[in-house]
Amino acid sequence: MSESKIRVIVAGFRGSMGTASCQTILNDERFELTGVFDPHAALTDGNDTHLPSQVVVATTEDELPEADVWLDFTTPTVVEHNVEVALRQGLFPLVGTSGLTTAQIKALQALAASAHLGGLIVPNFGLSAVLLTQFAKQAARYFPNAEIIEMHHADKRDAPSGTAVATAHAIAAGRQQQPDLDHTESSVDGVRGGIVDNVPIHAVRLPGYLAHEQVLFGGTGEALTIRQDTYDRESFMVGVKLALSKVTTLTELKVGLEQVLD
Ligand SMILES: NC(=O)C1=CN([C@@H]2O[C@H](COP(=O)(O)OP(=O)(O)OC[C@H]3O[C@@H](n4cnc5c(N)ncnc54)[C@H](OP(=O)(O)O)[C@@H]3O)[C@@H](O)[C@H]2O)C=CC1
Ligand SMILES: O=C(O)C1=N[C@H](C(=O)O)C[C@H](O)C1
Repeated sequence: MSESKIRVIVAGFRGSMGTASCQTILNDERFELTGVFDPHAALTDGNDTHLPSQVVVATTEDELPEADVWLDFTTPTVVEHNVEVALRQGLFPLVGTSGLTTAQIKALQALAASAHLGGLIVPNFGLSAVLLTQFAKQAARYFPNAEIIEMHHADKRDAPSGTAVATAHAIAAGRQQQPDLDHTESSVDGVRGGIVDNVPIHAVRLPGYLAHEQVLFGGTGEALTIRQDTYDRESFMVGVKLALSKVTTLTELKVGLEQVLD
């Protein structure tokens, strides 16, 4: 690994998060953007990336430059393969992309262990979402009946959000007893949401929204609502910088920004 700057490759560099991440890395002297990766970039006229000329634009594995960290902001369908590529190249994966299943994460953790590499999968780089998930786990101990409403911009390609799935896992981990059975007879498909770990998740996609999550807990004669709102992608960049600075110190592939928070 480089003694000085942490060298980074950004996968998905032309997307919303990839673009913001490249700028963040270029503006921080602790990091060096050695390359960017997108197999579809070759199909675009002129490779108009607005990146400095020394940054390698790779469209195949063979073109990847040397680096320490693979930062992935791509899509749920390609992320598993990308992380395998990163590990084969000896890079520490830092994964922001949503959609990895529990089975996929376990398989990648085994691959990382055999490659003697650590890494981090981060469902949400925003502090408000990390705290919401922790608070939800605490609340579930006393309020096992919970539902999640996640609200995102209309361009989001996947549902439910990775954050909502992580929150459902946290609620399940915090519960001391199972929630009441749902006896509703639905007359419209999907009206009670999608169920993850016995937590209904309702996904809203609307223009004007960015990323928001609300967890509703119901008890005997009382209710608790926890909500977080992301208004600007800059909030994610705080967590991206923190994770980039720490990921090469990890000895296992872990999940959650809290793994590197003080
Ligand atoms: N952890 C967090 O805090 C956050 C996570 N996210 C997650 O990050 C992911 C990306 O979000 P966002 O930037 O908004 O999405 P975008 O759709 O804007 O960007 C995704 C990019 O990935 C590219 N891509 C597709 N296939 C590959 C591949 N095989 N290798 C490299 N690049 C590829 C796409 O290119 P093309 O169009 O050519 O296919 C596109 O440019 C999503 O899963 C989202 O949920 C988003 C925000 C915060
Ligand atoms: O696509 C997004 O925008 C976001 N995706 C992540 C998710 O799926 O949870 C994180 C955040 O919600 C923004």
